[in-house]
Amino acid sequence: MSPIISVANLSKIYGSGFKALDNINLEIRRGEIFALLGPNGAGKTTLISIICGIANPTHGKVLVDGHDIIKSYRAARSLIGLVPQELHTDAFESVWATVSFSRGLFGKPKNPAHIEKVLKDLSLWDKKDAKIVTLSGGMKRRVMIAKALSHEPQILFLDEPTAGVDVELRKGMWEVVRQLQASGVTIILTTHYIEEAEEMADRIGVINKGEIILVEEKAKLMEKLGKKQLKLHLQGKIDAIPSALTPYNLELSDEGCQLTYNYDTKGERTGITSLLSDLRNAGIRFSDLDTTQSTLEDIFVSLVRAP
Ligand SMILES: Nc1ncnc2c1ncn2[C@@H]1O[C@H](COP(=O)(O)OP(=O)(O)OP(=O)(O)O)[C@@H](O)[C@H]1O
Repeated sequence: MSPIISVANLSKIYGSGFKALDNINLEIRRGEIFALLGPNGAGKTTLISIICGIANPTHGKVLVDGHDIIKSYRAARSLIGLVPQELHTDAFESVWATVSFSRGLFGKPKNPAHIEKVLKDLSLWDKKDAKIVTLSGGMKRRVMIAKALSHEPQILFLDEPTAGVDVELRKGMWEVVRQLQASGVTIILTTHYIEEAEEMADRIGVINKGEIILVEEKAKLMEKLGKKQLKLHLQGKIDAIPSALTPYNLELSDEGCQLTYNYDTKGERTGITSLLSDLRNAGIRFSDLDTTQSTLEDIFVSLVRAP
């Protein structure tokens, strides 16, 4: 199936001369939830703004369902709903009026049945006549999503959808996003919460200093997460790993006094018990041992810290 968004050789140099995006290549699959992770200033908002036609690219090409975002701006933009980071909407309008108005901005004919469905899906129906100012923060966020969905887009961008939102509300938002995906909407979200990416995303992309440094299926990343390391500090130095221990793929430190064993926590057997007994049989004694587990956070931090 062709990608719903295709970004090719995209760069952005701001007027100040600052290069915010450097030759980005990225394809978003139809129907997926894609989480874009990156530290502050990495270029996430710049990338989203270009795809949504709010900022112009310096080089490169973006197609939204085959429509060039420059040459066929209106066609491309009409396929996209954007929920920006900041909540800004007319405080004294009713929920119904503000969501209906958003649809009008895309030149779409009135469709009260669609607006009703969106408000019901987002559990806002009983608030349709309430003024925005009277709503809680979580409801306001849902109104922003309703606005973004008012013109029936196929793609929804959520920029930090749960920033500053409490755990319960965050879970509620995740549920909303899942339902949207089930209804066929492709979702791209940015987040600082690694847990959110782990929970929601089908694929994860990491952007740093304007470059995409990793795009991976979440399941594959979780496999990496499942890896643990056992470090054995040996009583004495050894020159080489005895052949009886070859099946464990151990790593011997340069000084010869530490062995590292990588194992899979998701596997039925970790192999630690047999390793320890085989070590004893080989006459290798250790004075201490510890285990470490790499988390997505570790992977993320090490990726973005790399020179
Ligand atoms: N209009 C602009 N002119 C010059 N530089 C800009 C402009 N907008 C953004 N930048 C710079 O481009 C870089 C990327 O900014 P961007 O807002 O895309 O990052 P981000 O990944 O969304 O960050 P955050 O997580 O903080 O929202 C930053 O260094 C920022 O200072």
